[in-house]
Amino acid sequence: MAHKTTEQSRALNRRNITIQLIRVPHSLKYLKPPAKNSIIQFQNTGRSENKNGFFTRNRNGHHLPLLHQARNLSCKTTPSSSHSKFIAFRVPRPYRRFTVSASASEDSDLLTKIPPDNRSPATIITGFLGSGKTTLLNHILTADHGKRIAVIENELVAAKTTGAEDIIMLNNGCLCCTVRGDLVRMISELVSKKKGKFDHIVIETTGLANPAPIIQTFYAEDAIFNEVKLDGVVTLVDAKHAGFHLDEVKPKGVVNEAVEQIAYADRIIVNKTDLVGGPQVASLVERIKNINRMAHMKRTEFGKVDLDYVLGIGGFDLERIESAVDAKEDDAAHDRHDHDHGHHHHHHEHDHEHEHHHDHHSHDHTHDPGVSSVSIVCEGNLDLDKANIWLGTLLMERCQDIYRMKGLLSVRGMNERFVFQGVHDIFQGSPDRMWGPDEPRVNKIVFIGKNLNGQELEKGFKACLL
Ligand SMILES: Nc1nc2c(ncn2[C@@H]2O[C@H](COP(=O)(O)OP(=O)(O)OP(=O)(O)O)[C@@H](O)[C@H]2O)c(=O)[nH]1
Repeated sequence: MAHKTTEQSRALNRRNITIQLIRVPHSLKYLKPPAKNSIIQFQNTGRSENKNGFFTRNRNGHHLPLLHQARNLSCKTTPSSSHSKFIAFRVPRPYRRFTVSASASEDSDLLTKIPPDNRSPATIITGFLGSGKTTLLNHILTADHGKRIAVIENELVAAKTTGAEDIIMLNNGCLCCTVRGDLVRMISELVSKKKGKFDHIVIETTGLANPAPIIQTFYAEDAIFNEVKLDGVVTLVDAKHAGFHLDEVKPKGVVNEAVEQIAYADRIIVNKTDLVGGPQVASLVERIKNINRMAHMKRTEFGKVDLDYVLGIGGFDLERIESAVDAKEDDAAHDRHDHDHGHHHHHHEHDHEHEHHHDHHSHDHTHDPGVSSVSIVCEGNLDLDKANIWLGTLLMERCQDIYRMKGLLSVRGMNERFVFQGVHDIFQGSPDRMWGPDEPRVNKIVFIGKNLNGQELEKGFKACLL
């Protein structure tokens, strides 16, 4: 049986918080709220080795529902322990965001505090081979912004870069797979030895890197999470050659890196526009939007962008969710606008003009046809319990396919908007600012992922509305 400490119980009783720990044996179960005003519905699969459990657990080891009424929570889904525990609680009053937990109240042992954000920001620059990553990096390093930048990059490109405070080379292969441990070690070393000597970390990946494991490193490793904050993923796209890379047919189970790099991006820089005509760029831009409608996009030559476009993005910040769910292309006419309802499902597959030399319908190869964005925009109030179950189930069943998601929700009984963001099985959510008195309570969610079924997602979501 699961335990709670006497101190915790006392603290919670004093604060009138309902708390209940329940052990759930190795089975998948939904739990009814154990007491009035409690929030509980999460379970796990009992598989300790994988990360598919769909409860969330805060960094103090307490399990939380995905949608909750406490601020300052930063949850990630974690492998279950052999004894699954659930905590249901309602926190009676809001907490300030980004405060230091040490100075917090007795509740601090229950809640996860996002570390104070004097953490060093880190930006990942990715993009296919030759797309202009180093050119952008050199632009960043030579621009007059007064920031001291530490760079982590691959050995091959290190020689090309000048002007960084520190350059650390990962020379053991592709950043995404073989050297994740190295990345952790290097960031840790950077932070422990050079803290205070740099303002921003920039990580340049190889052209063949899948950004997901790199992103996950910032959440999975406590040593990193506590010191470094992932600021954003910037993806360079080669205007001339990207089409070919996006079309490339990969063996089954092998990802198309060009598609993945676009899918995970917060900022997309369509570079080398001097080498192609306007219509070709426009068609590429459309194609990119179909993969990732959350990212902001710019067209450039030689990576020349304002620095604040690539540094200080806040792509994983909960308080900036709104701009992401309303993302639009910054420098080009855009055909998208807010809708009152409905979903938009964009497959990048075959709505563009290019020659295919393969069988679209073959299942022997992966063409990543299903990497797309789905957005749901819908007015109304959500039933908290239903929404928790829906989102939790979705994460549990589809977290491999859901690359990124962001949302802004209106929950019945909550005066604040609930915002969340996720990367595969990592989930962060928190109440945000109050809804305005006359503000329409519009829910907005964007999913980017593989094989997303827009109708199904919308149906599931709408079933949670009151
Ligand atoms: N014409 C043109 N050339 C560019 C542009 N941006 C970069 N280049 C050139 O393209 C080549 C590749 O640029 P890099 O910045 O090295 O690209 P990268 O993504 O770092 O390349 P890898 O590290 O090999 O993946 C270099 O010769 C750049 O000078 C651009 O906008 N237009």
